[in-house]
Amino acid sequence: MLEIDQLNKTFGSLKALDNLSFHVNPGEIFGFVGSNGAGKTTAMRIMMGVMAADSGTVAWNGADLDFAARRRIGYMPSERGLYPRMQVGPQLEYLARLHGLNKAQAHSNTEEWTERLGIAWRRDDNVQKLSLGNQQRVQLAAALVHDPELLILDEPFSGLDPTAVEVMSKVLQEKAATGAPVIFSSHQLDLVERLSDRVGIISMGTMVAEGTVDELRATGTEQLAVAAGASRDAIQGVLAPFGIVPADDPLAGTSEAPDREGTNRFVFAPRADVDDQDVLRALMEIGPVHEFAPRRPHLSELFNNVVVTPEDQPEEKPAKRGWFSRKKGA
Ligand SMILES: Nc1ncnc2c1ncn2[C@@H]1O[C@H](COP(=O)(O)OP(=O)(O)OP(=O)(O)O)[C@@H](O)[C@H]1O
Repeated sequence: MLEIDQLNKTFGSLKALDNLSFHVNPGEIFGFVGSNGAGKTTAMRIMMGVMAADSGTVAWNGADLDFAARRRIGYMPSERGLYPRMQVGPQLEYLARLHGLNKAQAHSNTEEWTERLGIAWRRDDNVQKLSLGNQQRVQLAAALVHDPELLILDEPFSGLDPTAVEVMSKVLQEKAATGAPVIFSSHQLDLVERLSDRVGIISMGTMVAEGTVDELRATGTEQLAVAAGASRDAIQGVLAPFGIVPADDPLAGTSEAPDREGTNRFVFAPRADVDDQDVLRALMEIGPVHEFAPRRPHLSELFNNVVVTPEDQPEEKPAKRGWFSRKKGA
């Protein structure tokens, strides 16, 4: 297991990591998400030992990640790290040998991964002659060529075409199936949702949500209601005695939740001390209710609810989500 415990890192007055803790189990794909500047790259660099933490530990199978252990990691840095003027094939063989493989293994692994990643035909070309997407494939090959037992990939999907995304996804799944912990960062939340066994959402250097996609979606489950005929003021008036504050449905107007003329579509957080059926009955007293059901949010909705960016932190923080920010009829 990879264990990150209480990592702190400060750059001048900026606290990039603030007691960051999480773990990645063997054979697990861990999706690491957060806004720009949240601290993902800093955390991954510290895990890989290319940057030192101010405090905190990174352990793998119970032991500190030392130099020898780091040779068994496949790392894809965000800034990428290939030699532009070196040929793809020789470069991969060289990197494999740096990680301790013998010549024959380095050669056959290079052949295997360049075939797998669709870049075998570019083996004799200098890296700089390749398109950015193909350089990205070489970068992934560089992270895999020494048969690593742990993968740390910083935005491995950025800039890839859909075919390469599929190949990359498959490679990550296969690697995890061998028992390797796999951690990758990405801003493509649909991909993270599809691929990850567990997800960690980092905000301002701290892990603010962590769990399987199902667990995270369950904790964020909201009640969705579509009421017809009643005005928004009337709905608000009916819900207030329950201590419920309605919010705009974030999916309203999309193909998942098309707006219907004369209806009010809203969501609210269920309360443990309130019976949903009482709420439904109260709403039905002021007009017909077309829909009333729990809805599990997508990862992107959860993400928007939990992340905080420096711009979001004025002296007075705005309410999490208000209702009727959009103007609608009735
Ligand atoms: N070497 C450095 N010197 C000063 N500040 C840094 C340095 N590296 C990172 N930072 C700052 O630390 C914070 C975290 O940056 P980091 O690159 O880890 O974020 P990230 O989550 O990877 O963002 P992105 O999604 O944009 O790649 C940012 O505010 C960044 O400006």
